[in-house]
Amino acid sequence: MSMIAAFYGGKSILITGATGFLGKVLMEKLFRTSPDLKVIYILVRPKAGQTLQQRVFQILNSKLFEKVKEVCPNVHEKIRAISADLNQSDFAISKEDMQELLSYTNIIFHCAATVRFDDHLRHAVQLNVTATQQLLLMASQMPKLEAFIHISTAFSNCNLKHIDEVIYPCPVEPKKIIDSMEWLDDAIIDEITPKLIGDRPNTYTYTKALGEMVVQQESGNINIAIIRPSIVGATWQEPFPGWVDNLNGPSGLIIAAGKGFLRCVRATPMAVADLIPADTVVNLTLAVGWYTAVHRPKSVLIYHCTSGNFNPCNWGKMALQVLAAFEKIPFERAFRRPNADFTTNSITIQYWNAVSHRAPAIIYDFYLRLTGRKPRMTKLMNRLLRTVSMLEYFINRSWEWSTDNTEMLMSELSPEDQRVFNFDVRQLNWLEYIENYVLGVKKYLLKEDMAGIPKAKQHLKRLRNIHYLFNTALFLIAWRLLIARSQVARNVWFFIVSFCYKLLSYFRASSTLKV
Ligand SMILES: CCCCCCCCCCCCCCCCCC(=O)SCCNC(=O)CCNC(=O)[C@H](O)C(C)(C)COP(=O)(O)OP(=O)(O)OC[C@H]1O[C@@H](n2cnc3c(N)ncnc32)[C@H](O)[C@@H]1OP(=O)(O)O
Ligand SMILES: NC(=O)C1=CN([C@@H]2O[C@H](COP(=O)(O)OP(=O)(O)OC[C@H]3O[C@@H](n4cnc5c(N)ncnc54)[C@H](OP(=O)(O)O)[C@@H]3O)[C@@H](O)[C@H]2O)C=CC1
Repeated sequence: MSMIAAFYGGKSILITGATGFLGKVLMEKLFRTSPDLKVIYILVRPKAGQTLQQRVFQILNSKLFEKVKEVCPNVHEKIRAISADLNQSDFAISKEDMQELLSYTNIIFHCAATVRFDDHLRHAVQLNVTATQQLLLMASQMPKLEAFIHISTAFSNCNLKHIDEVIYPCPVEPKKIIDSMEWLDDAIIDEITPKLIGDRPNTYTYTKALGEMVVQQESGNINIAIIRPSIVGATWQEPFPGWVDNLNGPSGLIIAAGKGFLRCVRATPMAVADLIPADTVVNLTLAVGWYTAVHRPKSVLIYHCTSGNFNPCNWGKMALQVLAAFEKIPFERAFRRPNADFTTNSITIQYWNAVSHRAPAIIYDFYLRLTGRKPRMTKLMNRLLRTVSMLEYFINRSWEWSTDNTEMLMSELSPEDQRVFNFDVRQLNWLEYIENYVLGVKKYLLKEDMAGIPKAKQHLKRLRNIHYLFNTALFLIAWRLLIARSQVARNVWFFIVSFCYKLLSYFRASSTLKV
């Protein structure tokens, strides 16, 4: 019997960010392994014309929750969606709902965040810092609370090379930042943002670091732990391999490369690609929830959820594996044949951006205009290149994360828990994982039918022939221009032609002699 699964039985659990990528996988696993849990409260905001109920209905009826419905048929009754906006004071939760949350919550998993790298500092602070502070305040009023698990990121201190499982203070206190965001206007915030974030690359990593400081400062008597995942990717094993539902991290780039839009990236092939599957993060999170509630560590423990130190794979190798997967599982209607050149040279990348990205987009838009359609490729390409430039920081560096707490926790688990809540990435086979990832992107993100694979392969063959034809034509035109202008080129051309002619005459003569 799994001790962790039994622990969550009968519990009232509060999850923020349950509609997000990680939140959904977390909820699914909880229902599947502890179907006798009492209730999961989720803080949800109405969005995109959907009511709360419609959002929950959509999640529960997705492929991700198919197995849950078998083990927990009354899952609909066990989810309690509470209307909340983490940007508002008291999260805009009604009095009755707040009372219920305060009275019954046993465990909190705080996953909600803005994960946009370039979010305005005011918004990023509101969600990643102030909301965390407010949630802690709520938690301090919950008499039945046993553990508060905060999801941060392994990159909150990405300005350091070696990162320990400790909280590193930022120069300006989070309270001061929160206060100043209330009265500073946008223009001044824009001006001070680069100074505040310092040598971090974006507002996301900076505000996640501030969020950790808030957790430490406001922990009071609450049992708190922080999880720091690296780059969260598709699921490895559970509930099935390759599940993914948003473009963040590598998923968007896999699409861009598979569709032939992105063919070259400024990346360091030897840098460690610290990907971590979503289900691994969730397993560790649930194990940490159990450990924190049962063992009540005296201080806030931080757990790194990373792969680099256990089972490293570098970006060069990963790109090759992604390309190999495209051979087997091509995406439909590719713009060009997939390719993945990694370079660190600025001139090379500018050249490839011009030749391999912008020029084909301009040519295609010209074709669209000629055929009376609206041009769109150049705009799309510009947005893609902007996105890639934001991710570059993370694909050109390697970090070392110490993992003492994560390893300690692994050794504390019973063999059954190690199996059910497996977060040992040493067992991960990257080749298999990447192939399932690409398959998952095709199925769940692009919603492409597997029956279309032969047609997609044929399309890629056609693109390859066009590519060869185009290159040959280009070469011939360039050569023709060269021999028209240079005596040396003309001499070389004369030499080649006469050599070929002599060779041909020789073979013709020797074949006539044989007869
Ligand atoms: C060549 C071989 C490839 C092999 C694989 C290599 C993989 C390398 C991957 C490196 C990933 C490194 C990530 C590091 C993450 C740190 C971990 C965390 O804690 S943080 C957690 C992780 N957080 C993140 O990853 C957040 C990253 N994303 C952002 O911050 C923002 O999306 C933005 C600032 C980049 C663009 O904002 P903005 O222009 O205002 O507009 P929108 O937001 O509306 O999107 C614009 C368009 O871009 C689309 N798209 C979106 N994302 C991606 C993507 N990743 N990619 C591609 N495309 C993407 C989007 O669909 C849209 O398309 P369309 O509608 O025009 O057709
Ligand atoms: N994905 C990754 O690569 C990594 C993620 N992390 C961390 O993991 C956690 C989860 O990330 P992930 O699932 O990928 O992110 P998502 O963007 O998929 O999910 C974010 C969640 O936060 C919710 N949220 C955002 N703003 C509000 C708001 N104002 N009120 C209520 N809810 C809100 C979203 O709700 P809605 O659906 O309404 O938008 C969504 O449920 C985050 O803390 C992130 O920092 C850490 C490392 C890597």
